[in-house]
Amino acid sequence: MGKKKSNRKNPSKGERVNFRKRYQGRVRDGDLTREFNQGEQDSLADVRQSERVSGKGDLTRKRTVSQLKDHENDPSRAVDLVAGRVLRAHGLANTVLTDDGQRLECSIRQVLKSLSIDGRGTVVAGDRVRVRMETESTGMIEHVDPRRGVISRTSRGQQHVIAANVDHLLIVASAAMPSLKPVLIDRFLLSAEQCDLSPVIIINKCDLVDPVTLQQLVGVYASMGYRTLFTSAQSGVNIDSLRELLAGKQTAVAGQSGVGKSSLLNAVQPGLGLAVSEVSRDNQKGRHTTTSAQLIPITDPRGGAVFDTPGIRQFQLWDISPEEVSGLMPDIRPYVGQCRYANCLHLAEDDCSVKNAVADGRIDARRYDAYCHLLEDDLLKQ
Ligand SMILES: Nc1nc2c(ncn2[C@@H]2O[C@H](COP(=O)(O)OP(=O)(O)OP(=O)(O)O)[C@@H](O)[C@H]2O)c(=O)[nH]1
Ligand SMILES: [Zn+2]
Repeated sequence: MGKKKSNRKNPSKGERVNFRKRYQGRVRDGDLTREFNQGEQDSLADVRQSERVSGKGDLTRKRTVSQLKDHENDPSRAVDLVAGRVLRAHGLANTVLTDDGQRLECSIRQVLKSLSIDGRGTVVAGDRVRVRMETESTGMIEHVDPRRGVISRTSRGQQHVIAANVDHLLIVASAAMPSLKPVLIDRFLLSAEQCDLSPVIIINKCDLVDPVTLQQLVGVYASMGYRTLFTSAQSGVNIDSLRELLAGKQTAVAGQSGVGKSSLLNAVQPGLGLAVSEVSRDNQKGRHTTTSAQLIPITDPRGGAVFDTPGIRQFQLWDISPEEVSGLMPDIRPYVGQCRYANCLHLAEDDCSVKNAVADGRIDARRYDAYCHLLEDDLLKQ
């Protein structure tokens, strides 16, 4: 559409360099990963994260690997460690649910703590760990398994992991009351893409509208490969499908207040959503600063658990640069390499293949509009 005259500033040289560094960092990171064996890699995850920011790579890595080796060779290491997952990580008091269903209050072995340069994120909710039992209800976390599907946020240049081993992100919207806001869905989708999480879009309160009115919107998301599910916590529509989605998975739930996240979780399992909203109320003050999540197990023979933290519910676009956005939108991404200017932001530039694709309908006009608003109203204004 390009209806607006862009008021964007060209990104400064410093911004462009930072952006490039970020991507080079990822490639470099991948190469380094291959130098370590699997056991070392996982514990190094936090270190690598901090390196990216601090640039203190080599020295730290040597020290860390030698610490790890000492740790592996330590004769006092128990052979029979118990496997489990972290429900809540909170400094010295970490709750671990063992695979055979026992809840343990655990401390963290010192060598693991020192792996984390700034003392944070050694263990987070969702981590798979191995624990040395100390009493019937307490233990010591000896080992953290490699993580996949991580939700993290950056503050003051430091990246903090909030939740680990997130299998997918449920983006909950409501068809009405509050009214459907596709722009919010788009933003949550960007967050999911940024964290490399697979999203599922849930449109709840479908009892309040005729679902036919939503077909066009859902079609656009489906064409990008996103799964969408209409639900009603009130009338029970698709609650079985939701139960299937949660079974055996670690799920993060995001969505605007009032769309029915707690009601849906309660419909799947009475009490589940209630626990979620109590946590949310406790943390009202820290809505944007809370970095610790908790994982609430669901009672299903196949296992499964739901993450809760206000930070995930209101999953923000953390630390995203204007240049990054189009690459995170699967419908816009295919066109970005064909613009006349390499640093094209697809707003007011000439010969922009994204705008051409919008003009002839290959990109949905509403999605492009959401892109323009995000850049012009938020990211380029700061
Ligand atoms: N008609 C209808 N109402 C629903 C449905 N699901 C939830 N509601 C109502 O919507 C309101 C908000 O539901 P909640 O489950 O508290 O919403 P939430 O997303 O958890 O909200 P926060 O805790 O503020 O994040 C409640 O009054 C529910 O009864 C639904 O499927 N249909
Ligand atoms: Zn362009």
